[in-house]
This record gives sequence, C-alpha cells and structure tokens, in this order.
Amino acid sequence: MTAPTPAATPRRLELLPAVDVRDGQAVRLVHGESGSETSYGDPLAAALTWQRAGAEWLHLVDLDAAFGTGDNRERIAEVARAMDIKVELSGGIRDDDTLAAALATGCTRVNLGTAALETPEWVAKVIAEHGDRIAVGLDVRGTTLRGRGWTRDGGDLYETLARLDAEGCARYVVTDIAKDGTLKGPNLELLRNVCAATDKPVVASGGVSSLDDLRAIAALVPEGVEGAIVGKALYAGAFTLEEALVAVR
Ligand SMILES: O=C(O)c1ccccc1N[C@@H]1O[C@H](COP(=O)(O)O)[C@@H](O)[C@H]1O
Repeated sequence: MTAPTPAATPRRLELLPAVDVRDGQAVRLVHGESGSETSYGDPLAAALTWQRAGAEWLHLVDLDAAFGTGDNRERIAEVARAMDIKVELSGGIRDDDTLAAALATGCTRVNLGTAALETPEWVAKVIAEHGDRIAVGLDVRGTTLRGRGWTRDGGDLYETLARLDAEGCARYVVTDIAKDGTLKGPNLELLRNVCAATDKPVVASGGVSSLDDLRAIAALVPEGVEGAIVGKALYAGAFTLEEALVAVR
C-alpha cells in the first residue's frame, strides 16, 4: 500500500513592514506625493524595531532615488546590511550600476519600477541574469502604470504584465497609488484581477489600515497573493506588527 500524500500546509501571507527613506529619514507619503511626508525618524531604528517584532521581511525604499531628488544609497546599504531578515529593496534601480549597488547590499531581491516601463530590454536582460532576485513593482492609478516617482504614465498594467510574464519575471509588487498612505483599505479587486492575469506571486501594497484588511488580503493567498507591505498603519499604531503576524498566521 502506498503511503498517503501528506496534505500541503496552507501558505501564510508574508508581511513586509516598510521603511521608506527620504532625506535620510524614515517617512510615509500620501498617494506617493512628494511633499506629503510624515517623518518617523531614523530608518535603521525603524527597521530594527520591525525586525525585533518578528518581521521576516523588510521593504526598504529609497524615495529620493525614485523621485530623482538625489539618493540615500549609503543609508539604505547600512540598513540592509544590518538586517538579519530578508530585505526587498527599491527606488531608483534603473541601470547596471544602481542594480549592482543594490544587490551588493546583500538584499534578497530588488523591485524595479520605472525601468520596467522605460527600458524593457534592460529589464528582460536582468530578469534572465538574476531570476527571482528581481521583482517588478507595478504602481498603478486605475490600470495605468506610473513611473519616475509615480509622476509619469507608463502604459497599461495588463499589457506590461503579459510582457514581463513572457520574459520570466518572478514576482510582482502591486501598489494602488490611490490607496497608498491613506489607511483606506487595500484594493482587493485589483489584487484579484492581477492574480487572475498571472501565475506569478503578487505582493500587495497600499491602503492597509487594520488587521481585518490583512485578513482580507490573506484570503487571497490561494489566488496568488504572497505578501502584503504594511507602512502607515504600523507607524500610526493602528496595530502592532506582533498582532499582524498573529492575524495572518
Ligand atoms: O513607496 C512609495 O511611497 C513610492 C512613492 C513614489 C515613488 C515610488 C515609491 N516607492 C517604490 O519605488 C519603486 C520605484 O522606483 P523606480 O521607479 O524603480 O525608481 C517602486 O517599488 C515603488 O513602489
């Protein structure tokens, strides 16, 4: 008699607390708009707080590099290197030099945003070279992608997704700009639609305000959602990371 196949353990939603860095400080923006910053102090202190609270991932963003207002490369590298947990790094990674610097921090993976819209050949090349160390951030208003600090239109979400899928992109980080930094709840319909359009894992970003929001995103794991980025809700004290980790267990 053959042994029964053990039931697969249901996957748990990964949580990625965010540290966005502008002018050397951890900040949160509203709708990603430059000038809407609320400052939360030292980015390393924030990252260590999330690590101590049990985070498995850190979502680390160089906002100045994303906006083209300079960069926080040293600060970002310092934070990434100090982490014992996995780090997803984004903002301003648009060519060989910025990609090499990002990967050299030892981060687990990088997110490419603008580059996926403006230099698709280069993105296809680095996907082929680096596999799942490359994710693409699909930052959308409606179904229109936005690049260069979310200030410029960059084409249709689903056309770009089909192209990136064909090139072997390993995963997508989907941000609804209309929700980001607003504490108004995630765009579950967008997440469902993106999951229906790709077999690749999707990380949800934007709008999380409550533990119920996280439970609602966790309910989409069977459809392909792998993780959720949490920013303002944690900084504003809507819940603790410990509570969030229990809520999605
Ligand atoms: O995270 C934000 O709030 C944000 C706001 C405005 C622009 C970018 C933002 N974050 C992330 O930055 C990368 C895009 O950077 P780039 O276009 O590759 O330079 C992407 O992961 C955004 O989600």
